[in-house]
Amino acid sequence: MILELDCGNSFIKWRVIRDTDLSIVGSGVVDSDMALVDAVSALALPPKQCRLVSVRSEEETISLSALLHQCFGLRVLVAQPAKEVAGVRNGYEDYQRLGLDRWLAVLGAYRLSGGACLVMDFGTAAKADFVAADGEHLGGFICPGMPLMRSQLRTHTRRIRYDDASAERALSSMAPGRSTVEAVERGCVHMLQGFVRSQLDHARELWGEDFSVLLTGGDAPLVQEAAPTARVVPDLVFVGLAMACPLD
Ligand SMILES: Nc1ncnc2c1ncn2[C@@H]1O[C@H](COP(=O)(O)OP(=O)(O)O)[C@@H](O)[C@H]1O
Ligand SMILES: CC(C)(COP(=O)(O)O)[C@@H](O)C(=O)NCCC(=O)O
Ligand SMILES: [K+]
Repeated sequence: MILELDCGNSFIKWRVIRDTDLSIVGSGVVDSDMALVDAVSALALPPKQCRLVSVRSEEETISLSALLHQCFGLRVLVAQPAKEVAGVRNGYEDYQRLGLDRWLAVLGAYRLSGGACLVMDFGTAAKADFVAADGEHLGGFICPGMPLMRSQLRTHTRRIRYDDASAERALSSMAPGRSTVEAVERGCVHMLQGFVRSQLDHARELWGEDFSVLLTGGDAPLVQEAAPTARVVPDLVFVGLAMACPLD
């Protein structure tokens, strides 16, 4: 059993796969290290190996690795920046500065598409990355994702206040909002969908119609209608994680 972790800025995504056939035996999303320990403790079979990617601070990543060692005896393999993996060349001027979740999503996207691709990840931040047919990563774009947009509005205005339950209800339609919660939630989704459409325009300028589009991240379903031909791959970062951190 292999425990795989994707530590984003808001949540830790985890899954356990069987090392023999790579089938998924458990998965989930947690908001703290302790909640992760609880979830893994509840598994019928304990994991024997672990690999993780993190965009959190070095200290947080070290402390999570230590906790996993202490609780489960795991030695944790942590994904590191690289200039080139599996035919994909990191496009950043300083390759170590490219967010590792973006890098792994790029690796996974190129593996799955086998050609030019646009990969977009909707988490705390929204990210778009471009990979040419020959594996050259051309770079990408970062902007606030849904959690950041809504919290900025809530924090910096006096009259925008609403709870999570009404936020969820507000997204049952995309019509102009008739309440604050509808106006904000739908407005932010329109921003993300606009982001998606402009990335698609950019990809068409580069490659015509000859490219694949992959969507991932917790909020990918919110933008799917703006990219009708896109493939939604919730575990795209884990595809790249297995490529960057092979285990024997
Ligand atoms: N099952 C889920 N668990 C947690 N967050 C989810 C889930 N489905 C959708 N989301 C949304 O996904 C976003 C977080 O996406 P995620 O990719 O986990 O971000 P990050 O990698 O930055 O932590 C939040 O806006 C959250 O509301
Ligand atoms: C852009 C990010 C903050 C996204 O984090 P996430 O939304 O996955 O939590 C992360 O990829 C990161 O810290 N990147 C480093 C900066 C860069 O990629 O240029
Ligand atoms: K992420």
